[in-house]
Amino acid sequence: MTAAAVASDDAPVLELRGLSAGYDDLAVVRDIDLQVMRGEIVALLGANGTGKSTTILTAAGELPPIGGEVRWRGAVTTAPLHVRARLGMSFVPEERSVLMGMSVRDNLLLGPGRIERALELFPELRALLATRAGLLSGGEQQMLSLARALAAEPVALLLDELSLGLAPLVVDRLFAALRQAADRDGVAVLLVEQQARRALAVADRWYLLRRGAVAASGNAADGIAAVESLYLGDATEAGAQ
Ligand SMILES: Nc1ncnc2c1ncn2[C@@H]1O[C@H](COP(=O)(O)OP(=O)(O)OP(=O)(O)O)[C@@H](O)[C@H]1O
Repeated sequence: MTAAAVASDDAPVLELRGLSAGYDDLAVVRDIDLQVMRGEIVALLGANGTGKSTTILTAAGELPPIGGEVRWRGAVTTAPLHVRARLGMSFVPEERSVLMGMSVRDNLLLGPGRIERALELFPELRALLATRAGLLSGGEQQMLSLARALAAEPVALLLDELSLGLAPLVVDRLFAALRQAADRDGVAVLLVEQQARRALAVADRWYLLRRGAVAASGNAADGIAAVESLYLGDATEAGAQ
């Protein structure tokens, strides 16, 4: 039976159960329980090196779990990312994923979704269609990545540090598109972010990782202050400002 055949609308779209993950059998995250429901934006927060990328890479099928389970729409999956992508999972990795030598138009044409859908979501890209992606600003490149991912009309969208190095106004624009995708199209969004305050402005719920484990979780509304004090504690431990 395929994962799609047992998909259930009541189940979380994406769930991690007791997940341990890492590199060469050495776990850097342990016993992670996390759920993302349809139409929900969930932020995975934490200081540098706490295991956020490792967790999302494993959720996306880029790394195999060392222990525990990744569940997709109610069924355990061990499929690699390209198979998960066919079932509706889109992953935007931390490193810029656009093809720098190709035009914006060709980047969009190579994506799994319709180019017109991408341009509806981000009309700003229309004037840049003939421009080589490598010549775009960082914000425009991330807009292109997100446009390509959302044009595929995914069931779930996983994003690793979408906001890294971008100006606040650009981040607001990208996050507004995420909110719209969740609210209007029911996309389940898992967002890895270092900027807790910014992420909590768009997220419905959050999980905070500390030293490879979930230290706390909650609704975005019930505790920006709590998250920030936990988070800043971690950042101080890690030597950040
Ligand atoms: N390819 C790898 N091989 C071995 N260890 C790795 C690899 N990638 C990351 N690690 C280690 O795993 C731990 C968690 O790293 P990870 O990148 O998941 O954290 P993070 O919370 O995403 O950090 P950041 O916010 O800095 O990106 C770190 O100790 C890191 O050095």
